[in-house]
Amino acid sequence: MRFVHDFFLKGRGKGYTDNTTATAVIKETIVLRFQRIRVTLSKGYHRCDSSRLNQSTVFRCTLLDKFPLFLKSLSTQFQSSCRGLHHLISTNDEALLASCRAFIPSLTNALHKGQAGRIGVLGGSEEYTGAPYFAAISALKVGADIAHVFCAKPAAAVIKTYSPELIVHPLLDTDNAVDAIMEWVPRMHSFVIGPGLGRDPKILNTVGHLIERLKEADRLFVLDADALFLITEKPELIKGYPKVILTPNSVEFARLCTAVLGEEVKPAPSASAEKVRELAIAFGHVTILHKGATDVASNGRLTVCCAGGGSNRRCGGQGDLLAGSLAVLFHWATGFGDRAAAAAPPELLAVYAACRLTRECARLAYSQHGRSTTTTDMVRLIHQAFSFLFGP
Ligand SMILES: NC(=O)C1=CN([C@@H]2O[C@H](COP(=O)(O)OP(=O)(O)OC[C@H]3O[C@@H](n4cnc5c(N)ncnc54)[C@H](OP(=O)(O)O)[C@@H]3O)[C@@H](O)[C@H]2O)[C@@H](O)CC1
Ligand SMILES: Nc1ncnc2c1ncn2[C@@H]1O[C@H](COP(=O)(O)OP(=O)(O)OP(=O)(O)O)[C@@H](O)[C@H]1O
Repeated sequence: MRFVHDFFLKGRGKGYTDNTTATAVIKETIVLRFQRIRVTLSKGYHRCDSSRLNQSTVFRCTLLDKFPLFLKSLSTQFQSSCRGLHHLISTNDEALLASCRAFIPSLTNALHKGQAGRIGVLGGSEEYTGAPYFAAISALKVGADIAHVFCAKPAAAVIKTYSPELIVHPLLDTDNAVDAIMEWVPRMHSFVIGPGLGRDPKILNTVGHLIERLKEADRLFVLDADALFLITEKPELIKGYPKVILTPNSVEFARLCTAVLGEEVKPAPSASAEKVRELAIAFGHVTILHKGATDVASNGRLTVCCAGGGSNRRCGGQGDLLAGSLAVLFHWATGFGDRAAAAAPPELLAVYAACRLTRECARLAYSQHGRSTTTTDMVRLIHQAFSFLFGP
């Protein structure tokens, strides 16, 4: 099977003062290093529409075949040998979508209950019961078989009344919460931690211990909302862990930048791709998704932008829908499909698929409900959006 990958390479700094020289230098470097890869560099771009990339020259390239090999080779050594050429930004929606479709498991009668995904949501407090519900129900609607919610006691009965599909454990505020929740962990494929968690120090302390234990158990997890508040206090909890994805909104992203980069970053609807990448590197190549008008995700080596669909309605809960969907897609992207042929590593493909899905739900819901759109309307449209993007 042959893939054509369009992507953007960003060159910056000395030696790249004009496009012709820069193009020649980049082309020569890549071709010398990767002789078996055919690279065609087309004309230089000063701007990329989907994100703020205008700080330096961006080149549009087309790479035929062997893209994963190329990606793998983007080591520090390669980057330094290319001097300013160090930032790979993929914007080829078709290649990314094709790779996402490839990891979605087919529904056959060979599967037994649970194999398509057992997802755990850690969140839910007396104040916030909607957020964990949106995350868990979205995981089921995307295609997980089982969703468990581990919440504080006052939230449990409320969440159960929203849906009989959810398995709800009133454990988070108990004294033996860590051990009691860890008993369920071997059965789970991935977790979302944070929606509706609140900021009670005792609960955040429990969640900190759980994160440590989930890492020991080598689990996949997504950190959102109040779990990101915990990470601003204790960034070392997840530094260098490859199986976590952070999904900050612009305010949460700014807080993380202050905590980890020591920089004040003004919250903005569209992130600087460079800043997302910088933060991902500072976390030890952890994957970070900055949600916004354009969703921008990076693991420090590759940055992916998602700008299609969406709506101008900013009702609460859309991030919860995204986080719940992402937990399932993360499990699928790491467990199914042919990784060698994929256009990006599994964590970035999962993020891209979750962003596309959320934005398509928002677009569809807004076209039907306009200003009245709520996250419940979006959840109802997950199937339609999913089928449109990824097939049945
Ligand atoms: N139905 C439910 O149960 C739901 C529960 N939820 C749960 O609520 C909990 C707290 O989450 P949170 O995001 O409201 O709190 P936090 O980060 O302190 O923000 C505080 C202030 O920051 C600002 N601000 C926020 N976002 C911004 C943006 N993108 N761009 C710009 N500004 C932005 C804004 O400031 P303001 O506009 O008021 O000046 C906001 O008031 C958490 O557990 C979450 O999961 C939600 O999931 C929704 C559905
Ligand atoms: N300014 C914007 N313009 C268009 N779409 C946006 C904008 N901001 C966010 N979105 C969309 O909403 C999704 C969720 O982002 P949002 O910033 O609402 O998350 P959140 O604040 O964590 O959500 P929640 O209300 O669940 O806590 C994004 O992935 C994106 O699709």
